Amino acid sequence: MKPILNVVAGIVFNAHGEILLSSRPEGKAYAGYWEFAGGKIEAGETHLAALKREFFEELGVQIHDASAWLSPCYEYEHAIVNLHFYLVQAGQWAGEIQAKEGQNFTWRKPNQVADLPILPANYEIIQALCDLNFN
Ligand SMILES: Nc1nc2c([nH]c(=O)n2[C@H]2C[C@H](O)[C@@H](COP(=O)(O)OP(=O)(O)OP(=O)(O)O)O2)c(=O)[nH]1
Repeated sequence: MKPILNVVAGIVFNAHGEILLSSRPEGKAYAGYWEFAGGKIEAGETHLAALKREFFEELGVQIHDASAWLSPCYEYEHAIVNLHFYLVQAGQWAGEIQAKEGQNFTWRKPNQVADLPILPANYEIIQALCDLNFN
């Protein structure tokens, strides 16, 4: 049976309305694909605590606050993943971004990611972000 993963990911905005994407490090499933920073929620951890921990571990960024957004479930070859996406507005985080795990990162408008390989579960998230910008 496939493992079930509970994952939190943060959609961080800057003051220009761009979102932060990072590439998945070598050695992980879908290495080199672009995702929102985040990771598995540990036992007993709240979503916000997991988000804060993952952002600090991966990017050296401090998340002060975030709002729960979409929570899709996606079945991959390697696992069934319950994803919890949080929106993090420009005033809700601080710090200089450092790629602590050797990953790349980029800031993009949600409608400017067509050239990047992104995780399959994230297509609907990017689409929903594009729709947000037009409503
Ligand atoms: N972080 C993140 N994971 C995502 C996104 N979209 C998506 O489908 N996933 C999936 C890919 C993985 O199967 C799972 C995250 O697990 P992971 O193995 O990267 O988590 P982790 O950073 O805690 O990794 P680990 O080193 O502790 O194993 O969620 C996303 O935008 N961000």
